[in-house]
Amino acid sequence: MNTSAVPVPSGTFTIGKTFTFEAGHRLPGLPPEHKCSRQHGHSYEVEVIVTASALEAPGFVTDFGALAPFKRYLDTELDHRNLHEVLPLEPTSERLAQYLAGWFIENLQPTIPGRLAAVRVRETSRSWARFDVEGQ
Ligand SMILES: Nc1nc2c(c(=O)[nH]1)N=C([C@H](O)[C@H](O)COP(=O)(O)OP(=O)(O)OP(=O)(O)O)CN2
Ligand SMILES: [Zn+2]
Repeated sequence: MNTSAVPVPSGTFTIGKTFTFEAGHRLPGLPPEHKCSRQHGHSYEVEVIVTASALEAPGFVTDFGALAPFKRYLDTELDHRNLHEVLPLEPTSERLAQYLAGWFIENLQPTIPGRLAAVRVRETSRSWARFDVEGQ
């Protein structure tokens, strides 16, 4: 087989990297009988998804290592915290995903190639929420 004859399709490249932090929260907007209205904790997983239509040398959307400032932010500001003491929102997975997308766009995106497409927040092994960024 002549591998040089394989076509190069046009399209979009996507990468993802998953980060973790531990934190406590409650959802005071829920009725008091709902278990999640009580203070409890999660081992959160946060996946950032970055896209580009062209690659930077040597063939990256962006170096996975260039995402380290996001890990630093999670480690220093959210890890082993009560989210109500550090975030200006009711910390559902959905709102957390949107907030973290905002942090990424404001603080990290200007320094890297590629654009943030989405942030996914996982609270448990069976539950997650994703925020898809518009207009990137
Ligand atoms: N759409 C959302 N629903 C719920 C959220 C949320 O952020 N977005 N959050 C919670 C609670 O924080 C809860 O801790 C996690 O919910 P749940 O999946 O119900 O947790 P369990 O693992 O205990 O669920 P099982 O019943 O054992 O599957 C609630 N809802
Ligand atoms: Zn919870």
